[in-house]
Amino acid sequence: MIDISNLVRDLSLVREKSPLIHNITNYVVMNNTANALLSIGASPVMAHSVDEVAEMTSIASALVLNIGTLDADWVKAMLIAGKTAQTKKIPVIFDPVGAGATSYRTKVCQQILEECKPSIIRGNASEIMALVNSNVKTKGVDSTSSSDSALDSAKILARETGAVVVISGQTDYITNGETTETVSNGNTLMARVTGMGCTATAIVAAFASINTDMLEAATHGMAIMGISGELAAAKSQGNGSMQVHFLDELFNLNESTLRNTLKL
Ligand SMILES: Nc1ncnc2c1ncn2[C@@H]1O[C@H](COP(=O)(O)OP(=O)(O)O)[C@@H](O)[C@H]1O
Ligand SMILES: Cc1ncsc1CCOP(=O)(O)O
Ligand SMILES: [Mg+2]
Repeated sequence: MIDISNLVRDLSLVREKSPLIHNITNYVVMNNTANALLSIGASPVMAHSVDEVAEMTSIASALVLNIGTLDADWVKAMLIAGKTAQTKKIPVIFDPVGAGATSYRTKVCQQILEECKPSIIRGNASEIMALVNSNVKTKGVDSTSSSDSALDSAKILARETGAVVVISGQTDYITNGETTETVSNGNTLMARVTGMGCTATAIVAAFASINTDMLEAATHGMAIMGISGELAAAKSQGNGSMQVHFLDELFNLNESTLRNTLKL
């Protein structure tokens, strides 16, 4: 269960330290993700060339690996960056976008799990189930199942990999295989904005960069997402204004908003 004082403390720490978050992420969401990290007080950099990823990861406080628009060169870059992160002892946060939609994605996910040893894996229900069972086929990048239905898979994945696993959805589940936290904030409009899941992964990375307890860090990241999304949806007419309101809510979060809005 989240101790709300720790959530407030970690938000302040992100704002104070402004950690550099190295993102190897997809073309669709680069801008949203960078802006969300800036809103929370972190410092984003997007870099995916094999010629520079090792150097970039070396100066970062967390690494995001997101396979949304992967190709062979990007995969090489992700593996180099992931190994550098292990050497430098910074957390790797993995987003298996579209796992289960194609056999290529599923294969690359297994390679990243084995070679990059992510500290946290954040996906929607379909993606988390596909990582555990290669027979699970997903439609694309959006989930076709509820987060509740992926909880058993998430626990298995956490035990197999040693990572904290986050399933996003109506209820967010965050598990290390033994202990499971939940966050019930959020709004259905969030799933209608592309890149919200990728943003969740990056925000989780910002919290993992300043808190060595990965279960707590991932829970804090998902709580901040859900609270900002819920407040933004209340002011939005559709998914266009939602994007702008979401960034503003992230930017303006304060202790009383967190205390009044958090639902576990
Ligand atoms: N039905 C819902 N109700 C409340 N929040 C939701 C809902 N669906 C998604 N979210 C929130 O939207 C964000 C993105 O999650 P999700 O849509 O599952 O990721 P993805 O974009 O990777 O499929 C998360 O913070 C999640 O909590
Ligand atoms: C639509 C799309 N296609 C490839 S990556 C991507 C973005 C997916 O982002 P999210 O999973 O956060 O909605
Ligand atoms: Mg996603």
